[in-house]
Amino acid sequence: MIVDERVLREDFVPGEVVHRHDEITHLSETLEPLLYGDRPETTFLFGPTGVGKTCLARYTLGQLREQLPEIRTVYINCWQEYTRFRVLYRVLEATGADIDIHRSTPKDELFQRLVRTDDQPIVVILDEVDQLEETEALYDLHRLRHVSLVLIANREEELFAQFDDRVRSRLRAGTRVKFDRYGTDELVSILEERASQGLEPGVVTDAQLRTIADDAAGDARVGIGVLRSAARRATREGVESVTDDIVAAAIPNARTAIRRETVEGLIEHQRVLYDVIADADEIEPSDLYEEYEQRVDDPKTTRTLRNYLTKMIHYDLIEAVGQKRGRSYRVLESDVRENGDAADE
Ligand SMILES: Nc1ncnc2c1ncn2[C@@H]1O[C@H](COP(=O)(O)OP(=O)(O)OP(=O)(O)O)[C@@H](O)[C@H]1O
Repeated sequence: MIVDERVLREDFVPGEVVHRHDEITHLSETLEPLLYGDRPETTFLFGPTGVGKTCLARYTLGQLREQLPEIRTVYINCWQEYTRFRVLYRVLEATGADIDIHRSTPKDELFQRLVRTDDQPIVVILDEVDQLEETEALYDLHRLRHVSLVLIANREEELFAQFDDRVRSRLRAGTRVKFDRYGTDELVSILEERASQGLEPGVVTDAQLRTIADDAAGDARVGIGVLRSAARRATREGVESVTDDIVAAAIPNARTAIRRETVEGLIEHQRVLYDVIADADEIEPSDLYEEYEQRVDDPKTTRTLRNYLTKMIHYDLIEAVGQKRGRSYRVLESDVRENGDAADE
């Protein structure tokens, strides 16, 4: 059934990125000055989850490296690496200048070392940049003439709201590439491509791929997750091809598996917030903050908490119901924290 598991994984960078021709051209043109030894503008990739921002950034930089092998590229996911120290460290690591750096090394020392790595340009992709808590890191990187930035986030307003004036004024001028959700036909062709590379021929029908694409509502991560889940289920059941019943069962299971993975990837304080909401069924912001503060030693600011909540909404973990003063939060699926079959999907 499955001939290449890798192709069905989320972090797989396809050899061809379909339906994003304009966005690829836009990003490649923005990075083009690197070919002539100049510094490109900062590029922002904005759009909802699962629309190919990460995939396209990695793919386009891969293409650039083919033309300019000496260029150094770094991919940093700010959901995991959210401090100034970690971001600077990861860039240093890519240049090989990270020897003898310890947790206690002052951040200014990291910055000074980066200043000395200017023999070759470096392109830094900061994914989920709206999760970066110490945005001075952006100011630092922007000051380095040999560093170019590709910043990925869901929405411009939410991202800029977190910047202080200094960072905001430095980054305001960058180029924006906006991504919309995929249409069903586009998603079908992305899935067809994955199925033809990852599965034996004929194990899934076009009609089934269309059902999956329809359900995924423009989110390629969900679509690919459902395809993977259906193929694994069919393998477990020992059948030769995916049946409609298997697809129907794979749809909710794959969504649960994606949510579970996202919940597992939450950083400590986000996880506490999530748990408070899940424990309460539905909770108003003031009660939520109060309960959160009781559960942690060193609470984050309300502004940071709001940022976490927005991110969890984007990732379909929680929803906000009601407006402004009457607003409250609840989780979208209550049993995500329990272990179940979905973990193997
Ligand atoms: N145009 C495309 N062609 C082929 N594969 C694609 C395309 N767009 C997205 N994908 C695949 O869909 C999955 C989700 O895409 P990706 O992670 O790039 O989305 P994203 O917009 O960065 O989402 P997030 O904001 O959640 O990180 C990946 O496995 C990616 O390879």
